[in-house]
Amino acid sequence: MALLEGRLPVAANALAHGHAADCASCRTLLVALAHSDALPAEACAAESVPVEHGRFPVWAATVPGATWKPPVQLDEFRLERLLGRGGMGAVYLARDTLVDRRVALKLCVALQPDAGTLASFAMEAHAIARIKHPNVVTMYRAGEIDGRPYLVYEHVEGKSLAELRPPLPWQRVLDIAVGLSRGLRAAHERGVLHRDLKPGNAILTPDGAVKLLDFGLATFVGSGRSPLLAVPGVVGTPRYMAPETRLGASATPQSDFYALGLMLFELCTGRASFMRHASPSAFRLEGGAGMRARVSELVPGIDPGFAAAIGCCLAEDPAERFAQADALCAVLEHVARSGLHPVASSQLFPSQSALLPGLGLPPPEGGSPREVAQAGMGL
Ligand SMILES: Nc1ncnc2c1ncn2[C@@H]1O[C@H](COP(=O)(O)OP(=O)(O)OP(=O)(O)O)[C@@H](O)[C@H]1O
Repeated sequence: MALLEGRLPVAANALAHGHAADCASCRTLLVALAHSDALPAEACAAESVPVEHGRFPVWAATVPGATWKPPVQLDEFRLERLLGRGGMGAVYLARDTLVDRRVALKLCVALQPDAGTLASFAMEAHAIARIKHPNVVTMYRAGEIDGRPYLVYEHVEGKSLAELRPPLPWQRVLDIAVGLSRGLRAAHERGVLHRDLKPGNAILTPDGAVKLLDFGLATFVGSGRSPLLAVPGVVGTPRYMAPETRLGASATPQSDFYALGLMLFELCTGRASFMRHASPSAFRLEGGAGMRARVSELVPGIDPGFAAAIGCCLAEDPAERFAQADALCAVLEHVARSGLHPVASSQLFPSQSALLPGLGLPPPEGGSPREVAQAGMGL
């Protein structure tokens, strides 16, 4: 637990991870523990450490003390304060002195950046540069200082979803879900898989918009373009990885949907979605239909179409999840539009929302989660 909670001394920490990198059973144990609902999300160190099968590719950058200190003035950017440290580097609030605006500057702070870290920065820049969408953070430019890459982003005011205190009213989560799915659709349409969707990688702005961030583990698919710069192997944050990717399968749009479904489940219910069993190796996920029923049970009055969409994202078999982000968006937008529970006036609490009947969507019984979520919508 000390390891997962980041309480081990640096040397012991590095030793433990060095061992886990080569030991499949310890890795499995760590992943299972990271999924334990006994661990609050913010206390889970493994959450912020991208894991690659067989090794922890960016570990050196996460060891406290082993980092390079950037100058206060970096090209035209003046660093104001550290916003946070992630697996790939550090993110600073900075001012672009040329145009006098705030930016978020993500900088590689490894003492000796390795090829994997450099490739990840390059990949992030290539991925994000392709996507222009209000629900995805905008990158202004990429640069380099002392052989270390940096990326300059719009500074998004607000709170990350990890800072919210779930459970939230389901109407509010639906609003967030629509934004996230639109951002994800924009990424997938450009052939970009996010591969690290989690509450810490989405920011909710004061006006209620949500933006996806941190494409540091992104990769390209289905675009006819070779994934030249992709991080090889299985990567992601254990807690939000789909069952098949944890077992070694490549990431797909469906593994992104799984992570999104998990975020929505947690926001609606305030609970981790994993069932606890006697031994860590016996941890298992509930399937899509089970999750749909569980969401409905835990969130009284939730729109059945919304519960079905979350269940569909969380189906254990990726073939049972949404086929494309377009379909997921269409379902969520339909539910949000259905009129009796406008998302704009979404400050209702679940107990009040039980008064609002669902509209136009089929009952949750019958059919696969995907069929239930998509039925009646011409999808
Ligand atoms: N464009 C941005 N605007 C505002 N805050 C940002 C922006 N980009 C990142 N941040 C914040 O900076 C912090 C660090 O972000 P970063 O993505 O590097 O790390 P992380 O999400 O904490 O870790 P990980 O690498 O595991 O995803 C987070 O608190 C994040 O919310």
